[in-house]
Amino acid sequence: MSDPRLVVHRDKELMAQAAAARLITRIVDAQADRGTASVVLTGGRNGNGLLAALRSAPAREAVDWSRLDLWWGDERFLPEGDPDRNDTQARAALLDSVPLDPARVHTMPVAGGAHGTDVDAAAAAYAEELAAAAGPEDGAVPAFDVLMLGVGPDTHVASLFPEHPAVRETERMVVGVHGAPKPPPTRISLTLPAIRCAREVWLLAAGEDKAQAAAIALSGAGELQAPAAGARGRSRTLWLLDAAAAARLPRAPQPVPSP
Ligand SMILES: O=C1O[C@H](COP(=O)(O)O)[C@@H](O)[C@H](O)[C@H]1O
Repeated sequence: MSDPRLVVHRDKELMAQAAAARLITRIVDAQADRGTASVVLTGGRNGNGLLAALRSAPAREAVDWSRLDLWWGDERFLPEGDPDRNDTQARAALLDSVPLDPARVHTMPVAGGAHGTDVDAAAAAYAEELAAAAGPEDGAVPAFDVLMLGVGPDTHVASLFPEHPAVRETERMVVGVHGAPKPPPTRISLTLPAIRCAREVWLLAAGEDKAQAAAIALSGAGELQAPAAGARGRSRTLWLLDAAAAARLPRAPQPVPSP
């Protein structure tokens, strides 16, 4: 498991653009190495900001979108097309603008779909889909090339909230979340063991309201109290911050200078 490394950008716009450029490079490299790439998307403001920046980046043409698998780290368990679903927002920000293979866009189940309102059955079905995609050398989920996570002001990542049962999960890869403190209360989430199967985990935190969460998670807090602290990648754990979110870090790193 890798230790966190920090990159601080001047503001959230630059952070989104730089993270989008980084993601393009990572996908292109993975496709050159293995033929395909796999990325786990996050919901939230910073994740959607990155996707929108990617949509505007001319270098997006370098990606072979048909050889990219997309997964989600969490989802709000709402009907298909609901504007609060993470996949609805991701489609608007980027996915509807690029030539993806629909069979490789692995959205999490919808409420009122095959599993009705049973979020636990829906979570189990997503775990099965992940297991089916895992290679012989992977564990119960694929070794994602990049798994992105927005960091909530309370240090939650995916739908793993501080002290909540889902953050304590050590066996299952995907769980139904009941009674989340942030609406909607019913969600589906990858667990920390699933997140830790990723080659690279990128945590996105921009804005003043993320400063305390970043400081807590990066100051030795436990993962039960601060789930972001437990999100680590096998080869790399990268915190991508803007200066506002980095302002309360013990020794605030300097922003990357503009050219
Ligand atoms: O509800 C959620 O919140 C987090 C963080 O969102 P943000 O808007 O505070 O950046 C997000 O990462 C997660 O995917 C989402 O379901």
